[in-house]
Amino acid sequence: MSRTFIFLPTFLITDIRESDTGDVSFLNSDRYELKKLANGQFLCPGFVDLHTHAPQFPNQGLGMGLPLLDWLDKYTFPLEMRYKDENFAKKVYHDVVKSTLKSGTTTACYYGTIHRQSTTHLAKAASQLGQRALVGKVNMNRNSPANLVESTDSSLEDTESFIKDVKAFENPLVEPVITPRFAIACDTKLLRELGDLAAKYNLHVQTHISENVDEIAYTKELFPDAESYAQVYDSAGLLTDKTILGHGVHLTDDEEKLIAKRGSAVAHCPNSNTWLRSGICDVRRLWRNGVKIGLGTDVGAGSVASIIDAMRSALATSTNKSFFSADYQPLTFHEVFYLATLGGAEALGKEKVIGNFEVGKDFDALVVDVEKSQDQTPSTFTYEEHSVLERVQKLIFCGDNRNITDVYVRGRLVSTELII
Ligand SMILES: O=c1[nH]c(=O)c2nc[nH]c2[nH]1
Ligand SMILES: [Zn+2]
Repeated sequence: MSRTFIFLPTFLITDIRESDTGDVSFLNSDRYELKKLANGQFLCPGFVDLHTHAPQFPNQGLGMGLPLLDWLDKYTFPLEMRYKDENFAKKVYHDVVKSTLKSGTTTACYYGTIHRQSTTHLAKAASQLGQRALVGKVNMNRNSPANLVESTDSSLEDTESFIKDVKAFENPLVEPVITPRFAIACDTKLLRELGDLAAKYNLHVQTHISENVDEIAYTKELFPDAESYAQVYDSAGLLTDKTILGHGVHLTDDEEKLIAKRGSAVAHCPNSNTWLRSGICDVRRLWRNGVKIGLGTDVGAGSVASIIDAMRSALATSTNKSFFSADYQPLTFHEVFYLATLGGAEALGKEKVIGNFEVGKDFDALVVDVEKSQDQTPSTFTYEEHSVLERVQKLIFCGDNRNITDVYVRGRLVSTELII
């Protein structure tokens, strides 16, 4: 029989036991397991990482400071070629999923590589370790190194086989996602056929948009007839209410309005935008234009796989932006917490299932501990008088993985075996 967890803060248990009417005998039945939250612990909705590259984890922290297109050539493509080797992929992907779960990511949108079988290992790792995941086999049929260029036909055939492979797991938590790398690496025919595949299987789409000024200029050269970068994807049927666009740093107002009209979302990746010197994404303008937004770590352009870091980076970059635009209001800690949880859920159209603890949603949750201990693990310094809201601030501004004690996805404790 599966057991239901009941979480109670210690003070509440004492209150119930001591009250005349408080009957807690039901807690002794086999159906329930009582978990006492220790002083300093609180329950937090699981984090949603809207954009990360599983194959790039071995490169975390390398090549920072290079602009996007040079970084791809020098660091990213040589590493991604190695995923032709399924054994290498299997090993890395298992560690990646463990590491993102340990970081509190209960839902992850992963890019794989062009390699179908290796990317299936990524989906399998998420499925086995219990993570909610969207996993994409990347499509690239031009403007990339020879070992990473597919023919249009094989790219499409492999994508359709990959979709079937992942669906065969029959795990509702793990979905295939259509993943053209970006417009530079895919020609019009491939983009259109991928738009058709997304419609045929009713799948999410993920890709990159307007991250870097040279990327945008090159895209314009490749698609001279398109009105804009966003228009390239829209003409291919790739802007839908299930599309997640990575970055969107340099979008125009018209593009943002088009994206909002289609119901697509932007994955804001502030750590990556800083280290590749791509620019500062104006989150408030995206909101004003009606675009849904969540956070992405974008490893390996992003150096840290944690959404706690993404929240902090979003706060830091928007604060920096305000130094140069007098009327710009930096994001607040409440807003980045929303982006990390319910915002991500809304971007994926999963707000009825995850994102907070409203009755009826799945229990995707973290036990967070910000109490200081003798060996300084967890990593914050907290006293009893700190309120829950103050503890949330401590998590966002000073916390890291060490503050996450337990991770639950759909009510299953998935963090017990996460010794990395
Ligand atoms: O941050 C990024 N990482 C990538 O791997 C990539 N590919 C295209 N554009 C990209 N941007
Ligand atoms: Zn990316």
